[in-house]
Amino acid sequence: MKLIFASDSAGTDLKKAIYEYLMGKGYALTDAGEFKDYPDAARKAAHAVADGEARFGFLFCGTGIGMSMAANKVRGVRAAVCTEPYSAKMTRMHNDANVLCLGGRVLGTELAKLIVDAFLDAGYEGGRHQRRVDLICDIEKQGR
Ligand SMILES: O=C(CO)[C@H](O)[C@H](O)[C@H](O)COP(=O)(O)O
Repeated sequence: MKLIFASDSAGTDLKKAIYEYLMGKGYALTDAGEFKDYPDAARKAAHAVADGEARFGFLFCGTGIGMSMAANKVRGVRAAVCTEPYSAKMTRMHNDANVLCLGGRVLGTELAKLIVDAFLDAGYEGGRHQRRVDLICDIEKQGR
């Protein structure tokens, strides 16, 4: 499974730790690098996900929030900031999230590993959730 990573300076240390962790698990990883401004990092990884070059994106800044705001502007991207594993699991199962945003100034490495594992190990449930994801897509198409 192909994964793309990107960060700003506040997220790079955590990005490197998670990159090494997932590399050890055999994922195919691309690090798009450290960007001066988080929207540029988010745009790069979000485009890779939206274009099908990567299955999931992992974005790292200080809080994860700015990354998620920017990534969610890209059509086809559903980015979630998670600070604990339950939400990471649920955003895959219910929201079909395809980008995970993590805060290097918020999370310790060990907690971040648990969050990333929960995200990657969970699958989208579809069913009643698809109608709601479709409603998100409608907002995207209509631009409001
Ligand atoms: O989450 C972020 C954007 O919402 C960030 O925390 C950025 O990494 C942060 O704004 C960078 O701040 P800095 O003082 O320029 O390092």
